[in-house]
Amino acid sequence: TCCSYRLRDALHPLWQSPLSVPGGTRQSPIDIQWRDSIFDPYLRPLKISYDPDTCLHIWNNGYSFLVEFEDSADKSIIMGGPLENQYRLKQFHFHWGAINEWGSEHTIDSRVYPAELHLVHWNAVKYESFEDAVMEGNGLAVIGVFLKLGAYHDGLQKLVDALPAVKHKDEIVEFDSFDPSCLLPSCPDYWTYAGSLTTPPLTESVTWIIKKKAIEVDEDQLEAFRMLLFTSPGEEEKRMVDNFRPLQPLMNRTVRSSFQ
Ligand SMILES: Oc1ccc(S)c(O)c1
Ligand SMILES: [Zn+2]
Repeated sequence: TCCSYRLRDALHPLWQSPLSVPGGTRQSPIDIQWRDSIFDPYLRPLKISYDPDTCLHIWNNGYSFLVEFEDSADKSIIMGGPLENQYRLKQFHFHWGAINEWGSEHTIDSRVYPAELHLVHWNAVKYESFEDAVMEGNGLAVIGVFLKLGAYHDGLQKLVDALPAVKHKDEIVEFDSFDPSCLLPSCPDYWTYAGSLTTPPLTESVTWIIKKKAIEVDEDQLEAFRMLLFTSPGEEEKRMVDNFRPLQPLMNRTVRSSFQ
């Protein structure tokens, strides 16, 4: 509905800084206009290989909840697709809304989803660490997956069951043997474009790979995200909701599709 778009354009409480980085030419998220995306026959299938034993912990960083992975070796990696190198999985996290009418960061022809998953990988061929890679134009590759309201998602439930343990900012809990490929849709189709982190430092270092198909989760699973808090224990409670960044200008960019 129109009000949810106006809301998205307001200076969101989470981003006290300007909505767009001054001088930024490749900011994220963007609205992907399906008809303007260009099929690129040279885009290869994305190759994904995650090792569940690299899963370390879940923690609430005050923006979202992150599941972090051990990334000292090429155990959980992606390659192919638009990528020239192999990228290592560092963490995944989500962005979501207070209600099901909004929550995703990217939109497809202005369609908003209730939530969006980001699987964050760094270019371990060219750089020594995630911290180095996050400053480089080809440093990161993030797979974006839309969540839509529908059937219960069996793979997500292990994550949902752990959330009460990280209700407050800076809480962390061990989380082992989780394979995030269970959160990916089976359809291989994706869009890809050059963009940025959507949380500070907003660096323009991300090759975005946005999956065309959403995964389905049920209402209780989305509500579990909304019981998290931005705040630390003892502080006045602020529910962790609407942790998405408003849409950014496409500027001089083309979105390519892996499908016709
Ligand atoms: O490392 C990252 C942090 C946050 C976000 S939104 C990313 O896409 C990558
Ligand atoms: Zn993100």
